[in-house]
Amino acid sequence: MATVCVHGLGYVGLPTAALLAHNGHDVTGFDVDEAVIDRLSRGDVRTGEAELREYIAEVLDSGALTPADEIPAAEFHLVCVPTPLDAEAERAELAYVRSAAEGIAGVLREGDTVVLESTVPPGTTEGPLREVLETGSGLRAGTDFGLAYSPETVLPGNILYELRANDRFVGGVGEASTETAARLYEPCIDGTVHRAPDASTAEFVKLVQNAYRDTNIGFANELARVAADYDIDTRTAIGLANRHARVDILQPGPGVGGHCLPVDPLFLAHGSESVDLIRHARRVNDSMTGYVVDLVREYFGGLDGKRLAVLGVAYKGNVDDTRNSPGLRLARLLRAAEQEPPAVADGGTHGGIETRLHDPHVSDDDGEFGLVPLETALDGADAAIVTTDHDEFTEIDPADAADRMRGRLLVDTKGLVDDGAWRDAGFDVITL
Ligand SMILES: NC(=O)C1=CN([C@@H]2O[C@H](COP(=O)(O)OP(=O)(O)OC[C@H]3O[C@@H](n4cnc5c(N)ncnc54)[C@H](O)[C@@H]3O)[C@@H](O)[C@H]2O)C=CC1
Ligand SMILES: CC(=O)N[C@@H]1[C@@H](OP(=O)(O)OP(=O)(O)OC[C@H]2O[C@@H](n3ccc(=O)[nH]c3=O)[C@H](O)[C@@H]2O)O[C@H](C(=O)O)[C@@H](O)[C@@H]1O
Repeated sequence: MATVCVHGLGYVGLPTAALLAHNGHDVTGFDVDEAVIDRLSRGDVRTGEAELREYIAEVLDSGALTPADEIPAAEFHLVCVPTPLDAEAERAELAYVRSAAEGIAGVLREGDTVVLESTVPPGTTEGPLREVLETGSGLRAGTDFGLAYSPETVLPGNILYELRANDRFVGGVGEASTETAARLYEPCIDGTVHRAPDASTAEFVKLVQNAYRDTNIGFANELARVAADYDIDTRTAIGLANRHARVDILQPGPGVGGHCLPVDPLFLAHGSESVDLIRHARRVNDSMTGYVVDLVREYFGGLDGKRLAVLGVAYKGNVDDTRNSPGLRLARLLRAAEQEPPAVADGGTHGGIETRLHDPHVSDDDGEFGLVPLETALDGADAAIVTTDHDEFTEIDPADAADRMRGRLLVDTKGLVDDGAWRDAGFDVITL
């Protein structure tokens, strides 16, 4: 049993703290956000994943995981703080990592180990993290204290399962750092803990995994546009192509959301000017919302006066996370189109576009997104656009939708619904 302090209790840190606490460690969860500590101290756990909520609540109840607003001394410090993209500079924002390191340096002792789990550009552990820790503590990484990188690879929506089942990899400053960190995780997970040659390789591999997925989706999105030009159903074509043993293409959609795939691939460009295909795939993925708007505009011969139901503002199916949501981006684009000047030259009228947003997984208590119930979204709509693959959307009754809507267009950007049933109810269906 070891003493562990987890820094940052968000999507990654809190489940990780719970995992270690369930495995007999004495875990403190530290977060700079007092509201997070207050909530957890009251046993109030907020995640859309019910099993995970219970898993975390158990160790909070038993006292194996203690939320704290001060950093304690601990044998292990795990850093799970945000690493957002500075979009303008296309660089990782490492201020949170630096500030966590400053806090740790104040309590770091000989023999302790620091593990960075946040997604970062290659060289961060060996560079800025090491420097802040060494300067603040007067100790040396790899000799006086252990320092390693071990990324988290859980898939939101299935966090509890993946936390325990996934393989991990660890790369440290020196072999002893790698081994000490690997041995912390090894008994806690069913997956294998792989040793990377060093921290920078481990950081690189994490980015490669997400860049691979994003680029593969970019390929699928480009195929969707090409297939449409040939009047071919993309998903049928991809399904057939994937029957080949060495082909594995992902699915097209309205763009790539979340705070990982749209962000992490660009971290590869932090210290390299050779990033090209990866950057291009990003652009292809980002262009998909505009492409969907164009499809709707073409269908109606213009958007003036149209009432559009956008179904799904979570970034992907069955989660409540709206970060970089394609559905919200689409709604923003449609609202921007609303500001277009009226088409006076061709005698057209400009009645404005009305967008109504619905999402059964996202709570909107403060009205941030202006979400409405499904029925309100569909009532009088000219088109419904499915932007998220929530299970609930497969259960919409096309006959009921037809009764409510004044138009008959369904755009299914996720290939989710039974298009035959919608066609039978009189709809034109456009699927990406
Ligand atoms: N969300 C996900 O599914 C995955 C995220 N990651 C990576 O893990 C890292 C953390 O991401 P999330 O958990 O999603 O972020 P999050 O935003 O959900 O949580 C981060 C927490 O860190 C806290 N924090 C900020 N500065 C701090 C400091 N100096 N000391 C202590 N706490 C501090 C914040 O208040 C917040 O509660 C990021 O690098 C992300 O890219 C990696 C794999 C999966
Ligand atoms: C390589 C990999 O699978 N990375 C995972 C990813 O989690 P994330 O939820 O962002 O990935 P995702 O399920 O692919 O979703 C991202 C976006 O991509 C879209 N998407 C996904 C699959 C697909 O065939 N087509 C598609 O358009 C989704 O709708 C969503 O908008 O990024 C996470 C992270 O790094 O934070 C990582 O831990 C997860 O394991």
